[in-house]
This record gives sequence, C-alpha cells and structure tokens, in this order.
Amino acid sequence: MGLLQDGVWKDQWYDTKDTGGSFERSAASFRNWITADGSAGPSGAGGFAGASGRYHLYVSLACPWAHRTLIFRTLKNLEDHISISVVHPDMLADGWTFDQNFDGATGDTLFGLQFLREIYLKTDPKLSGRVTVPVLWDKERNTIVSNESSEIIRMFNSAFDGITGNTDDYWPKELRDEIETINARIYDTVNNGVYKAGFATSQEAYDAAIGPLFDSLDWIDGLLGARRYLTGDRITEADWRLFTTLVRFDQVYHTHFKCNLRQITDYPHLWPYLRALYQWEGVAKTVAADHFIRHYYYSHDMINPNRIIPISPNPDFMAPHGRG
Ligand SMILES: N[C@@H](CCC(=O)N[C@@H](CS)C(=O)NCC(=O)O)C(=O)O
Repeated sequence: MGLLQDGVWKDQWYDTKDTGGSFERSAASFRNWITADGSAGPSGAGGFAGASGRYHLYVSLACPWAHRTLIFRTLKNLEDHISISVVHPDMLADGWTFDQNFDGATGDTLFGLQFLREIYLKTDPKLSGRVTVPVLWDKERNTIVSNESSEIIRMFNSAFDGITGNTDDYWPKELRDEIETINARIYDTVNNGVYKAGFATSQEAYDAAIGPLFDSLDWIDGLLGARRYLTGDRITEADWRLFTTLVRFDQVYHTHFKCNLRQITDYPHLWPYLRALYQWEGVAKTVAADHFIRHYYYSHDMINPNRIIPISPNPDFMAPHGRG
C-alpha cells in the first residue's frame, strides 16, 4: 500500500505520527460531476454529460466506498451503460492491482494495465496523492471524472435518467437536509468510525473512535424501531451508505478492526433492517464476502502481520426480515 509522489510510487502505510495515533482519511482529488446535460456540477469542471457507454467504473468488491457506487449502478439500471473493472482484493506493496487470480477480479477490461495507479497516471504523469477506489473514468476525454463515492452515487442517481428511464430518487429534495444530518453522523462515527478504530495506533485514538461508533449503532437501532428506513418510509442514499458498512461488520470490522462490543446480529432492529436491504432487488449480487474477508485480513499487515484469516460468522442475510 502506498501513494504517488510526483508520479513515482512510494510504498508506505498511513502516517498517524502527527495526529496522536489517529487515522485521518485524505480528501478525494478528482471532483468533477457527470450531469444530464454536461453542465458543471457542484465542483470541478463541466463537459461530462450522461451518455451510454462513455464511462467506466473501477471498483474493489472489498471496499465499502466503491460498493456504494456498484449498488447505485444496479439500482439505477446502469449496468448496460457503465462498464466496470474489479481489482484484486489484495492491496499490498503495489496498491490495488489488476491481477486476476481471484474469482471476480476482472483485470483492467479497458486498457489491460497492471496497476490501478497507472489509471491515475494517465491523467497526469506527475500526479501526487493516494490511489483509491472507486474511480469513475471518462473514455471520451480519457480522464478521471471523480474518485469520490459520495458524489458518484449522486451522479448515478440522476444524470442518466433520460437514458435509462429509471427515475427512482434516492436524494429527494424534501429529505435532503435530514439525509445530510444523518450522513454526517454516520460517516464520521460508523462508515469511517470503524476505520478510525481499526487504524488507530494509540489507545487514546481507539477509545475516541469506539465509543461514538457503538453510540451511533444504538441510536440507529432506536430509529429503526420506529421507522422503516433512516429518514422514514422512503429508502434514500443514507440507507445505502450505511448498508455497505453494516454488511461487512460481523465478518470483518468486529474482529479485524476491534469493533467487538457487539455484532450487528445482536441488534433487534438493525439486523432485520440489514437483511431487508440485502434482499432488495439486485443488491445481494453486489456483496462479495470473499473479497472483503480476504482484503482486510490479508492486506493490512500492520494490523494482522501473519495474515491469518480467522474463522468468521456466516450471518443468514436471506432469512426473512419481517420489515414489510
Ligand atoms: N473518499 C473516497 C475514499 C475511498 C477509499 O479510501 N478507498 C480505499 C479502499 S476501501 C482505498 O482505495 N484506499 C487506498 C489508499 O488509501 O491508499 C471515497 O469515498 O470514494
């Protein structure tokens, strides 16, 4: 695992020395938006119009952020319009690679390259920064549109509606304020909270992450006792953003990231809710436990130096959920 410095790959782990042992996620570097008519979005440059066959998505099936984009590609019927490449689950000295010796790792189906960093370097041979998934690539302008999953899902939510005819809206105007409030807490304490606990290199940093994580899970469990989805009767992006963390929790975060106060299967409302989302049409096929179990335990050798993959529980995501 590493990063690019002036176009040169350097193999190094996250630096937590200057932050008292706390992991801080870097901001994504490509922030353009695909819009229906190609006008500029909330950030970046314009010129990226929704079009069939123009865009390509690079994902890891292990990564919760990339997983969001895959779910939206499915929910919004974009599979025939946006092609994908799936990286190998191991993220070692060369970062994400296009090795194909793992079921479901497709290689780079666009250029046949070996490393994900080579896709980043196509935008600028002197690029500096982390090489992360997901990456949304524009085949027409030969550049990265975006590598920020929270923005890619909003593009998928609306920019291709004229092409697919699918107008399902997971970011409805009237719920935006509430979605943002819920997203902010869940991002900080749950989605990124598990990483803050897992990547902490001091007891203080771990303690600062683990309390808020389980406080938030209790809060969400309470909410879901009174409503079907996070904002009420209607499923929104807030639910899908939470889902990709919940579905990895018992098999990975509980043990590997030391989030072991409780499992999701212990919660009276969260667990049936997780099953309901898993059983949503098309979603189960986006969940690849073999990729995420292998990725985390095998790639993070500073957490698990002997790369022993523990026996994991096997929650029955297909059991009836009883949530209507
Ligand atoms: N802000 C990004 C974060 C993506 C991210 O951190 N992806 C991880 C995989 S789960 C990654 O590629 N990490 C490689 C690295 O940090 O070097 C997003 O949400 O799209």
